[in-house]
Amino acid sequence: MGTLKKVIDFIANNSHDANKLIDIPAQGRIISKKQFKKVMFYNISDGANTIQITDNNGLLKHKNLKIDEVIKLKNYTLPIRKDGKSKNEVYVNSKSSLEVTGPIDPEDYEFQSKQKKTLHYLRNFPQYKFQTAYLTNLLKFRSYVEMNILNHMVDQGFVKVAPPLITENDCEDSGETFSVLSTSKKTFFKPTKTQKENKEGGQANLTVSTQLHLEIINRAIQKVFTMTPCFRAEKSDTKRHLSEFWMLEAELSYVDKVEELCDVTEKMIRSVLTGLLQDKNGLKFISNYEPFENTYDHIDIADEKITRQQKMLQKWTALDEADWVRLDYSKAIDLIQNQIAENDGFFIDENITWGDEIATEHEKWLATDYFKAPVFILNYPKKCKPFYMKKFKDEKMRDVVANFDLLFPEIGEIVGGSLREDNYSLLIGEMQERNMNMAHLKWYTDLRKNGSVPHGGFGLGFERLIVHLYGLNNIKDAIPFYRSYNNTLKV
Ligand SMILES: NC(=O)C[C@H](N)C(=O)O
Repeated sequence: MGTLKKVIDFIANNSHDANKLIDIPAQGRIISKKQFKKVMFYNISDGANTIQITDNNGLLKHKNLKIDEVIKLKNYTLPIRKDGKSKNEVYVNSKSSLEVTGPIDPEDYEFQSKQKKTLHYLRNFPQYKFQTAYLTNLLKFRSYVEMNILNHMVDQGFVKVAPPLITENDCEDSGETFSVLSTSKKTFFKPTKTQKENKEGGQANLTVSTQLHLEIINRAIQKVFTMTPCFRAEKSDTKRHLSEFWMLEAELSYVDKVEELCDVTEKMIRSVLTGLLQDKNGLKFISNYEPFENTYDHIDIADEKITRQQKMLQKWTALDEADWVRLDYSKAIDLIQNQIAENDGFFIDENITWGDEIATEHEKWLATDYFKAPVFILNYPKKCKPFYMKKFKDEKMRDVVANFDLLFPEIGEIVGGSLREDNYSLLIGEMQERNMNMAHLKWYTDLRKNGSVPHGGFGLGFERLIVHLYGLNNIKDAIPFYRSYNNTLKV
């Protein structure tokens, strides 16, 4: 497994004799080559380690080795260093054998021909795109953040559980589900009693949120969470939407204030920032080379006084040092309305009144420009939010819910959460008002009928967090293989 580690260990642990042929095979992908008049350098990587192959005598020239080919070199020598320090470098000599174990067909392989690969270009080559350091670093960064956040939740006493991805419900009741059929096109699951009565098959969906199932388990385990893919058939091809995304969802019982959920959420995201700032391990995955979205987006990095690592460090520090704001929905509407009154033409959408959704441009303005910090917006009007949120009357006797949306600078909403309606008749009343299919969710309303527990939870859109922390421009890059509306499934 991984030949280059063996070569590197050998270099580090052995005294070097310039003539000794080393027969430990060095196999890896050519990630760069440099040609000078008399000498050629090839850097090869096995995905974990990199070594340099130096050819002082033009011995490999006739092989016409190409970037991205996989080669295996044997019987090389090691350079003698006067300073006694070893470098991960091997020398080719006349007795070396070189095999191209993974050749490239130049007729078929467009990928390496481009010098400057834009992100847009890379997305068109999902089968090869991880051969760029930027995208592999991004994958490692994502993995680092994921592990930190999962560990934090476990440290806080949450139990990670595995809710189903195939489900009958549409948690958000927005009709944006993907349905699951067997390839024979027949429904696969046996219809439930109500499905039979309604002459329906055993329809199933891919989950839009695992929340409702977490609520079952949460009656028995006080703090539960999960992180799973969720699927939404929302017709939005934007820089912040995916049809398949990962969501970290948590549910806590015996909670009766939405602020407690905000506390848990804030602590969770802050723990990631603390990790990033303290151990600096995440920083090593920030590439200083940053490909652009499109060539016409080109910003000359040389003009910028700071490196990308410094830039990200500043961003994380600012987030960490900021006081995260908590603001009532009504106050947020007042602020947006004031901004509209004072700056004609500032927003595209200039009509917003109490009761409306807060548009993404308004969310971004609040967090990025007005507060310059993450903002929790609390207590939205009932009609903006799903059926399961706990209702109450505000001071003007309007119907609101005990919920929050956490808005982050630049991206807008990244977390949504609420207390859940735990009163049976209020929940039923709400579902009736919305003309929901009650029979399908009997199991859910049963939880309120028999031994109801006050509880609440939240869901974090993981890719949105990555977009923000890595400084990405488009959520399509925050997941290895994106699925989004109106895009082809290339791989
Ligand atoms: N678990 C959650 O609270 C997330 C919520 N169901 C949503 O999809 O926004």
